[in-house]
Amino acid sequence: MSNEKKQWDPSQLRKYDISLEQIPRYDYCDPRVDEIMDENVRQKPVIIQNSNVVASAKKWNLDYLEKYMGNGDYTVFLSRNHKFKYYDDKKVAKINNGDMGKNVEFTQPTKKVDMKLPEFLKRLKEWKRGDDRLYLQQGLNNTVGPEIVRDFLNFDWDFCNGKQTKHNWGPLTYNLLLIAMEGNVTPCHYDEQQNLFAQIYGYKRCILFPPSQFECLYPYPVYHPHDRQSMVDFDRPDYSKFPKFKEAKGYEAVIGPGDVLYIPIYWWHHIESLMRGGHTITVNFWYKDGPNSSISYPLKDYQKVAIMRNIEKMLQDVLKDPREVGPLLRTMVLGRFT
Ligand SMILES: O=C(O)C(=O)C[C@H](CCCc1ccccc1)C(=O)O
Ligand SMILES: [Zn+2]
Repeated sequence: MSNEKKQWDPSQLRKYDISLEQIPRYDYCDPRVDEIMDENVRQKPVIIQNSNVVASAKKWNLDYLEKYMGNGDYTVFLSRNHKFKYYDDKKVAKINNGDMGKNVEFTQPTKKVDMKLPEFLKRLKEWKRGDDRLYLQQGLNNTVGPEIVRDFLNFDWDFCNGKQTKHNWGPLTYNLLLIAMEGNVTPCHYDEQQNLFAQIYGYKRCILFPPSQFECLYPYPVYHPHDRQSMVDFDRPDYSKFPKFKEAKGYEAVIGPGDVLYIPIYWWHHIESLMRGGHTITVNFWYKDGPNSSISYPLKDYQKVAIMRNIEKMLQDVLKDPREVGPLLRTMVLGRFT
């Protein structure tokens, strides 16, 4: 792409020691989009260009949102650094009321607060080095003003419903509105939902890994509040604790306004708003996975992840103390299944 049209510069990307391949980009009407998304064939990520999925939100700049988002409270995360590592409140509660025994502590890496939009935008504008970073992550619901509801209803739902039907997804569960500061990072994790990730304003760099790389990304134990997140700190990987991270092979893309990134269910993803790129606005579309028509063999990699999760949950429930799960699994496996 010639330079004058380039909207971002590689210096705005954080440096990681990971081997990365580009995620393909196709026009929304290109048949290769559905070929790539097709679960029975490949179910790989793809960037869908020039769709009108969120065209009605092109006008969502901060002034417009301040004017029309209504007076509701929005969920905003505060972080002392650039990372916004998700944690499950319910699992924090279980630890705090001793369900896992006394020797498990958890310190929350970010603070979750309710904030009116004008305050969020004010703090965004007045932010200076040393201040907490902010990240607004709010499900789009009926607390938003009528103009925003209208824009939401004017999303290209035929396109989204078409993908849902064609690829046998389950119901739409959530549309998350994401307003990030430049440089914010959502560390590597996977979700148990299909995801159409629609970029509205600003540029985000996305690094994805297939579910088959479970061994390279070392997810937290299922009982942990950081369940589904990678334990590897991409900024400073501890190769003695996580040696296989060296072998991770990822896919990356920088997406901008009008791009929709398909993040297949169980695919790992790390998302960053480009440094020095201003704030970013995204709306995602999370869909449950479809009913498994029939289990077909060989099992898909993501199905094996689901099986491992179920085994961990069962062992955790019956053993209670998380320190016993590892040793029991080791006893069961070492020397017996070579
Ligand atoms: O759309 C996705 O799946 C993303 O990960 C987008 C990510 C923010 C999501 C935060 C989050 C992670 C896990 C559970 C609930 C909320 C970003 O864009 O920074
Ligand atoms: Zn996610």
